[in-house]
Amino acid sequence: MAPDQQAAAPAAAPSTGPAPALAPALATEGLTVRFGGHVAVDAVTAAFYPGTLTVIVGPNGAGKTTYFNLVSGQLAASAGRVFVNGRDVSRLGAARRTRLGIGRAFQLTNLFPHLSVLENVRLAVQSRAGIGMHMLSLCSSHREVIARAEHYLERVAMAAKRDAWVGTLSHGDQRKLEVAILLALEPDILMFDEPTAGMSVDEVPVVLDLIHQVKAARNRTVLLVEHKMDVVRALADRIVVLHNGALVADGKPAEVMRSTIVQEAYLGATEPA
Ligand SMILES: Nc1ncnc2c1ncn2[C@@H]1O[C@H](COP(=O)(O)OP(=O)(O)OP(=O)(O)O)[C@@H](O)[C@H]1O
Repeated sequence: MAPDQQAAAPAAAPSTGPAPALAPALATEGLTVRFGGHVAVDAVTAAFYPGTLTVIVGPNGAGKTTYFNLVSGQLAASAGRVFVNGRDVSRLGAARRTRLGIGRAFQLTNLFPHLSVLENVRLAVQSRAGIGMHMLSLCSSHREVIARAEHYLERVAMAAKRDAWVGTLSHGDQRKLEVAILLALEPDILMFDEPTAGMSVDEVPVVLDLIHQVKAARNRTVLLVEHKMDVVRALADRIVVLHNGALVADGKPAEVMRSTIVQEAYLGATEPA
């Protein structure tokens, strides 16, 4: 694994959008990735602050998921830097970034299909508590760990399915479980990539309500990639627009929604008339 890079964040943190007095929990500076000749994320400089939920929007192929991959460390950048709480994590892998506070719901790839719903969340609770698989610790804290896992399942309205095998769950339930696991890891920075995609109409409010609650805990920094404009309007404190990999608008929802570039590049293309 690449050695830690201890360089401090630039004196003036990359700053876009509203500028709260707080230090950014997450910042990217000139973040870029090229696939052959195609620049999928193009020199994105942005800072994200505790207590703010930022929705990243943009047309299909704009680079939203790729930007998330660069931030969480799933993908190596061609250029640019990523900072978590002022620390340069650009050369750290995804696991190290997770330990430093970046939490991401991973399109179901983090689930263990042959374990029960409860077991999946229990592993996340144990991981957060640093309990690992040591048998003595496991026994002594078993009840507490289970209680916490049950708490997170209740938050996503899945307590009744605690004993179901994950592989047998509906897509919507798997995505809710993913959110429960993310919450159980208690990250400072939460990244959701279209969390309600593929969910049935009655499942969507559970997840949106949960994101509302996370946002209400003012110390969390939340990034959300979302296509549905009603969701964007309901949740966003700030909107960042990516287009052809570049950041083209950033600000308060009302301002960004009104901007010509958003009307032309995004809303006009995706909103029903
Ligand atoms: N591993 C890869 N190799 C080559 N090209 C890639 C790779 N990953 C992404 N791309 C390209 O980068 C661009 C951005 O893709 P990305 O999935 O980030 O867009 P997006 O904004 O998340 O789109 P959507 O809203 O459809 O999910 C696209 O042109 C995509 O084809």
